[in-house]
Amino acid sequence: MSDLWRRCLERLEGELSAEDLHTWLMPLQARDDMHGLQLFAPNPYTLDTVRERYLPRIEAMLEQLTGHVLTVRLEVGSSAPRQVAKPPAPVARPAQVAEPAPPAPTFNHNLDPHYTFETFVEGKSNQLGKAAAMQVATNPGRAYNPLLLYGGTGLGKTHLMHAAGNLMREHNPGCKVMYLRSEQFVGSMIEALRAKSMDEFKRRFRSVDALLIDDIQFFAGKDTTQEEFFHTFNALFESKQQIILTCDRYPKEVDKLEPRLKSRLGWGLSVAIEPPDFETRAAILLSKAHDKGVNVSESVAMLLAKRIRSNVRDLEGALNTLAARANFYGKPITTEFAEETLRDLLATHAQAVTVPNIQKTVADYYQVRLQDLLSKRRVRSLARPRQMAMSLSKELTEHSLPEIGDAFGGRDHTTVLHACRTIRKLCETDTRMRQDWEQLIRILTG
Ligand SMILES: Nc1ncnc2c1ncn2[C@@H]1O[C@H](COP(=O)(O)OP(=O)(O)OP(=O)(O)O)[C@@H](O)[C@H]1O
Repeated sequence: MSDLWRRCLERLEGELSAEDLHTWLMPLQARDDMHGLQLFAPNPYTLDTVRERYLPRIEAMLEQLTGHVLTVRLEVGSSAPRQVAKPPAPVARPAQVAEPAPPAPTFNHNLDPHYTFETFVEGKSNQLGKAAAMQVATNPGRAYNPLLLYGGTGLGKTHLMHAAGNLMREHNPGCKVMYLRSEQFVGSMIEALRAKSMDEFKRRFRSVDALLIDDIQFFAGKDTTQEEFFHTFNALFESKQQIILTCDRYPKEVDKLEPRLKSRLGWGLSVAIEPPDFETRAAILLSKAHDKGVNVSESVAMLLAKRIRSNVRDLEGALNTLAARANFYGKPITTEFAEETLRDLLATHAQAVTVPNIQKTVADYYQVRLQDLLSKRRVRSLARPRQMAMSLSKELTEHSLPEIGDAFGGRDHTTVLHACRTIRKLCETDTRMRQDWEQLIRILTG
């Protein structure tokens, strides 16, 4: 076992439960080299879980142990050195042939090869983001600079960012693409300040062809980092090097982000990534299941897509749990098996959104009084919000049309049906209405 990994595990022992440690971290094999630490998971489920739940903690611990920001690469496999074919017997070389140049030091892109455009499922919620990322990848530094992808957690921003980086490298293998999370940028800068090596830090970040920084909301309130990033941004922008950023909300809404930085971020293209609709969620699930070699029927995918609306990461987590349990018990993944295995998880998602919660959220959103929303008054300023609330209740809860009608002051089920149809139609033709719908779904599903 790598000595560094052993020390990291010893430290983590004090923080994690024995069960978590033995289930997820002990089965990993490790190899460290000059580029960082490589961890090998025995299967894709372990890999996904480690990446989602433990990776940031592992990275922080490694930084504590070594005093450097280390790249942790995760893959399925084993740390045993690969069998290398025996080299052929040396052939006598004519004296005048020059020795081959020593290999250039490898550049650490930090890109996840699994996140590509091929593995990204397109739907209405993300098609603009995907198209923009593809444009940037095929025409770096010129199409949109910077490209900023923003939206809630687990909706595919990081995936698209890596996909753009991977495609840039596919078109131009020599292209230096550097991906890092904003915490890593901050960590590197603190380390450079400590080691008085800021010149090297500046050179490192300004010498890339494309700089990809994830979750820049993390820069908020960190003035020195913002200052440094501002200059890096300017240098890259001026020499037409591509910048791709992600943020968990529209950057202008991030408090404690300097106005001059906010203004720079708006120079290129900012695209919102919205929560996927039902059909896209089901398609993503089927695609993920296929990639992981898990046999999932359409009815199971539809069950999960219907009940888990929060984000794709939660959907994927549910799929991983199902796959692991089915594997363990040697059972096929039927809808009954899925209902039984994920009972608690599905209940949590069902509880999260209730009709009263929707009514209150919609009333607050449109700034009308809750009692007016539930009243019989038909003025337009109340009718639309009421229809919106009814339609959201149908979309986000398991209640029937009559039950929803009852919850809205004893209305008939045909009124609810009419509301759902009206809102659906309006969302197709009226941008404002569609934005309201998406924003409310975001608020309600966290
Ligand atoms: N449209 C999609 N097609 C395929 N996979 C997707 C899609 N959207 C999201 N995913 C998957 O969902 C998981 C979470 O996505 P990702 O990490 O890109 O989210 P994010 O928006 O960057 O979230 P955060 O802001 O929390 O970092 C990833 O495994 C990603 O592959």
